[in-house]
Amino acid sequence: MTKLDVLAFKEAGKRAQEACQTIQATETVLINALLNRVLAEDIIVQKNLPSFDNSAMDGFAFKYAERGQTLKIKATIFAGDRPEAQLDEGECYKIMTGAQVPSDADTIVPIEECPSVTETEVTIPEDIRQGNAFRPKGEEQREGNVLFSKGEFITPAHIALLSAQGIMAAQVYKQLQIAVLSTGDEIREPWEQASEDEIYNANAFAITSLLEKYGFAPTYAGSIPDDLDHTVALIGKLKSYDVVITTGGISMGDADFLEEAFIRNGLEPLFHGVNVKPGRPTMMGVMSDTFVMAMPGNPLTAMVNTFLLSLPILFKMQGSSRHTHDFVYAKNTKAFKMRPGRSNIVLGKMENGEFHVTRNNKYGSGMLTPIVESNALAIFNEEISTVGEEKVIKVICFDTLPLSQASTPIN
Ligand SMILES: Nc1nc2c(c(=O)[nH]1)N[C@H]1C(S)=C(S)[C@@H](COP(=O)(O)OP(=O)(O)OC[C@H]3O[C@@H](n4cnc5c(N)ncnc54)[C@H](O)[C@@H]3O)O[C@H]1N2
Ligand code: MOO
Repeated sequence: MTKLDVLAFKEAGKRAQEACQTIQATETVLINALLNRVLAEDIIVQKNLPSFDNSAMDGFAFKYAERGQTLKIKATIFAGDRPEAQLDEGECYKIMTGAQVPSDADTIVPIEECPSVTETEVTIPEDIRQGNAFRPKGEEQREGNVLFSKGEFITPAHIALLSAQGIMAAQVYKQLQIAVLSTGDEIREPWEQASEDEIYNANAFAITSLLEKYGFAPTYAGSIPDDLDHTVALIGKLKSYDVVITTGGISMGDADFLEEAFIRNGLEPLFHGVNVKPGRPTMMGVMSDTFVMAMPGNPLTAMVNTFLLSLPILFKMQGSSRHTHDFVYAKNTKAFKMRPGRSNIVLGKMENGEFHVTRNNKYGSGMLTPIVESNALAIFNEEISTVGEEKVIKVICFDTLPLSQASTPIN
């Protein structure tokens, strides 16, 4: 067994991003299932937003030139009415929020700002801005404009705008076919009975649920026993998948023959070994049309690196034009240390805009509890060994989408 030929963390991400292929297949999906999908077409504005001049307030619509006067209330306009222009000099409309403003009024005063109001008359204040509370047709979106571009990830806000346009369905990229596998004779499924000598499979469910959170639809394809021939045969059956993600069996142990099994199936490795803690044994490569991500078996490592390294690649493959992790700047609350000479991923909790390092950065890669105690991480370059109190650092929050175009989240 030879020593891993490690690649710098930044270079590993870059190499994988360059080698992966974006899915080409598309499908039309109804609006109720569009959340977290990626648009495969531009969406053009069909209907001006708003589509008619309307009032932002309950109040009175009048000609700006007549401000400061007492005006007769000519008509009352409700949302849904289709009013004609009918004002003579000295007249105004009583108007409700969202109701159409006729073409002979240009300013609206909210009812509570009028010095006097009766059933028939209203006094308009002198100090009002022209166009106050007036929402002109098309102020938000104009017919023919590009509303959303191909490659946009659909969030609830996108769904709101599509609905506001009367758009029922959109063309999106088909979901990547992702197979998730675990390895190891010691692994038992959570529905099985594990003895003291066995461990329950955490990685498969950690990874599938993590991916599902971001809109992917992975398939758990089972656990591979520590047997080369068996593994070669099983991997051979997964070539119809766009992505295969495995955990474990990738380091230097006698039972770590996953690389060999992939290579016998035609894998061209992009790298095996990343100069990062945790995540050193990570391997990625291309096997015909399948992108392979072989993550280390230690549960904390597998989960953190699937989030940090794999997610941006998957977003790119899924057609998302924004696929890099975004970061926030945060003040570190307590000094901590790390071993230099490799990139270090440090877990922490973001609270009130400050970074609180998890367990003084002292925890094992075989644990899971530190992830539950954290909601963010920070990555540090090889030369950094200490991070002082009060130091402002770049932090990636777990719950944000990798939707930046080109950020560099590494400190
Ligand atoms: N001589 C060396 N030994 C190790 C190195 C190294 O560079 N040289 N790297 C260490 C690092 S770092 C890691 S991380 C681990 C990763 O090794 P593998 O990817 O080969 O993983 P395994 O040995 O199969 O498992 C490691 C650990 O994780 C547990 N595990 C595996 N799968 C699951 C699962 N699905 N659910 C829960 N837990 C799982 C497994 O039982 C082991 O305890 O290697 C170091 N060694
Ligand atoms: O990737 Mo290992 O878990 O670095 O420690």
